[in-house]
Amino acid sequence: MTNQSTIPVIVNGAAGKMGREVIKAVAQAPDMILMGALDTSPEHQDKDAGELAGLSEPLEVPITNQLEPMLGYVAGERQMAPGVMVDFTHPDAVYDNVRSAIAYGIRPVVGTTGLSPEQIQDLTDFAEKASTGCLLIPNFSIGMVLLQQAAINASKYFDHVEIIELHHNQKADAPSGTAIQTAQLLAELGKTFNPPQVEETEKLPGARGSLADEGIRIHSVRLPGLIAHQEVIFGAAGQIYTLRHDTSDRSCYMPGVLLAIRKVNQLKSLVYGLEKIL
Ligand SMILES: NC(=O)C1=CN([C@@H]2O[C@H](COP(=O)(O)OP(=O)(O)OC[C@H]3O[C@@H](n4cnc5c(N)ncnc54)[C@H](OP(=O)(O)O)[C@@H]3O)[C@@H](O)[C@H]2O)C=CC1
Ligand SMILES: O=C(O)C1=N[C@H](C(=O)O)C[C@H](O)C1
Repeated sequence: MTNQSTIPVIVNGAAGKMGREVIKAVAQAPDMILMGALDTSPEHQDKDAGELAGLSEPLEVPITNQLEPMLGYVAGERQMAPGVMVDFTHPDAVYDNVRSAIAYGIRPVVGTTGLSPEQIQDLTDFAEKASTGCLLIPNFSIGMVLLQQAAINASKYFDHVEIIELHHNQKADAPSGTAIQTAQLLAELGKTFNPPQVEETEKLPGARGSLADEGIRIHSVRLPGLIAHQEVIFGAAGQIYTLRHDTSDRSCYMPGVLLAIRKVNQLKSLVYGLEKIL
């Protein structure tokens, strides 16, 4: 049974690791209905999104690669709440996907990482002009928000910090969106970290990681067997303070994804980060 408060959801990247989890979560949410499942992978076209996600019953929603017709179809739905597109695709695709969704009045909830600062600014301006809510969330897990809050607190007292992020080796972008956001959150405190102690020489390029905002270094590890992990390591004379978050199952992101789907319809502009909607 659908009504004016039912949220029609499109999942973009529906055949991927995250897309399948989102399909399961949306199918079980009483206030949502899966109306579209998009994916460009040729081997998954026309397959039932529910069966692909491992549900026991089909959802009667076939996977398609036709983004614009799907956006038009959901935008034309008048008996329900405004439509939401959840995007877990690829860094090369997400910018165009989000622009298209906003152009159709469909609210994007974006988990895909790898957008450049210029692309984020452009999407911010576009959403503002269209007066359309959009959520860019580099990490949907509550544990990561708590880690970041602890890191912000610690960085008031420590001047030296480095970030190590560790992910599965299918990940396209480095450093992770979460590590970049974590560095940004620390940099917003207005201090420069890691004042140089000696003149350093990198004997192999990249040995000291990438230099993010305000002197913070990020190191990226990619290995099979990992899912998603991050350490923020603070150092001072005689002590090390380490914060670590480990993902053991992608279901950890689903409460955040469902919250974002519910919240995005209340917004009129782009909001970046799960902590802003908790
Ligand atoms: N914000 C968060 O909390 C999280 C974010 N992520 C991010 O989400 C993104 C996806 O991750 P993950 O699910 O692991 O990746 P996967 O590679 O498992 O899934 C991505 C899927 O999207 C498909 N795809 C690629 N391009 C397009 C396109 N233009 N339109 C529609 N579908 C497309 C891929 O097809 P094909 O394989 O054929 O290319 C694939 O099926 C990454 O950027 C990752 O960093 C991941 C976990 C948590
Ligand atoms: O690719 C992933 O897996 C993840 N990507 C996001 C990121 O780049 O931060 C979030 C999480 O780390 C998992």
